[in-house]
Amino acid sequence: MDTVIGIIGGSGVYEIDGLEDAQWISVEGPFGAPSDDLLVGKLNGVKMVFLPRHGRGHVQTPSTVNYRANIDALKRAGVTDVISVSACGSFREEMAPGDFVIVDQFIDRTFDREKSFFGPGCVAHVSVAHPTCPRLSQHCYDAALSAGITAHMGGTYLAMEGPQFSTLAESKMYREHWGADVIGMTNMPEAKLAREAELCYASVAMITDYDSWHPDHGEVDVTQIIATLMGNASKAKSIIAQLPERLGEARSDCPHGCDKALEFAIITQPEARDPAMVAKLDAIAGRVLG
Ligand SMILES: CSC[C@H]1O[C@H](OP(=O)(O)O)[C@H](O)[C@@H]1O
Ligand SMILES: Nc1ncnc2[nH]cnc12
Repeated sequence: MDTVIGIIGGSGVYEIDGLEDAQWISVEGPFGAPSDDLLVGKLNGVKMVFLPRHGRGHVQTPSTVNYRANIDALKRAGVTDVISVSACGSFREEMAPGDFVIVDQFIDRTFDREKSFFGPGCVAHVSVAHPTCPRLSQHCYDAALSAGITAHMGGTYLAMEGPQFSTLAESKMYREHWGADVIGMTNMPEAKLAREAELCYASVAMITDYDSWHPDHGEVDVTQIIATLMGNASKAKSIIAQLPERLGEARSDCPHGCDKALEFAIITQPEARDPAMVAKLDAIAGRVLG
């Protein structure tokens, strides 16, 4: 199987440079419209597919991003490995603005989003105990180090609903009692949906601020975030540029089983499945639904 790298660009990352034969294509699916068209092309012989999470011009809020349509579109485009690039706040002194965190755990506090492709007529329960792919995450970490970026391997990302930033009480609770390392508004349910779609998923979180807990730093504001993002976006692009070579053109099965996540997940008996629901899952679960 060929590697197809999917990049979901977060705040500040609305395009990627240097793709050969680059073109924006529209991908339609049964879950509604994705945030934007997909930018497809090749980099060092490997197919790349880029999607700006909030759309070009940043038009979707964290709650209105159609995460299901985005993941479905990437799957339809043949993507095998998804790298999510996001801005985030930090709860740790040593994880400073400008640093990157290769996230490996999430606390999902979002409540106003569709969280599964499955539903009545076809019920599935995948494991998200380990929601990111260790192989893909390691490639991202190695790429970050070789680009001279200060990167932290592993960290817990608290996904909040937003769009407002946290209160001081929430910020302190997430940091002191819940053990979260960083905070953002978008990686959930994105990571859960990528797992349902049997895609390897890695989260590259770019720290832009100390949220509101830090006594020496004021409240978060978007101007400060954008200023830090301007530096971070070019760092993120230097990680992306290395991925084709690191992942290689020919893809071996994921040693952690991300690409087999649905193997034992569907509980609805074949005779009880709703044909309309099964049809809707053609891209996501066609491998196991036949
Ligand atoms: C621009 S500040 C808040 C905004 O930035 C992050 O977006 P993304 O995760 O797509 O980079 C954060 O989650 C909020 O949506
Ligand atoms: N402090 C913060 N909280 C939530 N999302 C963010 N994105 C960037 N900084 C953030």
